[in-house]
Amino acid sequence: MTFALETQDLTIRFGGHVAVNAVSCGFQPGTLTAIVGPNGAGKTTYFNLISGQLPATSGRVLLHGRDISHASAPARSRKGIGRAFQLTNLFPYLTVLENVRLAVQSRAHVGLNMWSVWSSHKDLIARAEEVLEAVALASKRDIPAAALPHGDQRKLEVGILMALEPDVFMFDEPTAGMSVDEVPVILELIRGLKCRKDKTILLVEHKMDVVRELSDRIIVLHNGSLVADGEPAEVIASPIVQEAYLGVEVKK
Ligand SMILES: Nc1ncnc2c1ncn2[C@@H]1O[C@H](COP(=O)(O)OP(=O)(O)OP(=O)(O)O)[C@@H](O)[C@H]1O
Repeated sequence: MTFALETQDLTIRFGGHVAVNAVSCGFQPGTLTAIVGPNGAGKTTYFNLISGQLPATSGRVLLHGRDISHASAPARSRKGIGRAFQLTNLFPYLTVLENVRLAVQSRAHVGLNMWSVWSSHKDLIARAEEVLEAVALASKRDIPAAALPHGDQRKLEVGILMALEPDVFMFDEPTAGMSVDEVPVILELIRGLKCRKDKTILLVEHKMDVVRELSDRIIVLHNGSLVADGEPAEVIASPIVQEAYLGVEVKK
C-alpha cells in the first residue's frame, strides 16, 4: 500500500538520548491522525523529522512513496508537506491580506513572472480574501500581522497554510494560546480539511476533547517509541493515555 506519508524506522539520537526511536507509521489521505503522548515523548521531534527541521539519525520519510529523507525543509514544503509553525511563518510587517496573498501566489507558482503576476493579481487577492473569510480574519485584512492579538496570529498562520494547499497538513497544538471563543474557528477549518478527503492531516494536541472530536486515529509516543496506534476510543481507554492525560495511576 502506498501511503500519502510514511515513516520507516525513523530515529533521532541527541548524544545518548533517543528522542524518536524507530517509528514506523503510514498515514492515509482523508484521515486525521492525532499524535499524543506525555511531555518529552518525542511528538514535536517526530514532526521536525517529517518536515525536515531535523535530520534523522536513521530511517526514512516517504511522501507518496518517494524517499524525501534527504530533502531540505523548504524542499519538503514545496513537495507538499505543510506545517503550521508557531508564528514563524508570518511576515510581521505585512498586512494580514498580504501575508495570505503571498502564500496564494507561492502556491500558484507565479512569483517570478511579472506578466502572470499582473494578469492574475485579482484572482490571487480574491483567493486570499476567501481564505481570510474562512479563518474569520476578513475584517482585519489591512492590519499588520505583528499588530494582531496572539489568537488571530494563530488563525492567520492556519490561513497561510490553507492558502499553500499542501497534501499533508501538520498542526502542532493549533489552538494553543487561543481564547475559548476562537477555538471553534480553527476546529471548523480542520474539520473542513478532513471533509475534502484528499488531505492527510497530522495533529499534535494535548487537549483530549479536541483529539476525541477530530481524530480518526490516534498514535501514542512514549519515550520516543510508538506504543499504541488505533481507533480513538480504544486508544483513549488505554492505560498509557489514561495515565498521561487523565492522571489515572496505572500499575506497571
Ligand atoms: N535539539 C535537541 N537537543 C537535545 N535534546 C532534544 C532536542 N530536541 C528535543 N530533545 C529532547 O527530545 C525529547 C523529546 O522532545 P519533544 O519536544 O519532541 O517532546 P514532545 O513530546 O513534543 O513534548 P511536549 O509535549 O512537552 O511538547 C525530550 O527529552 C527533549 O528534551
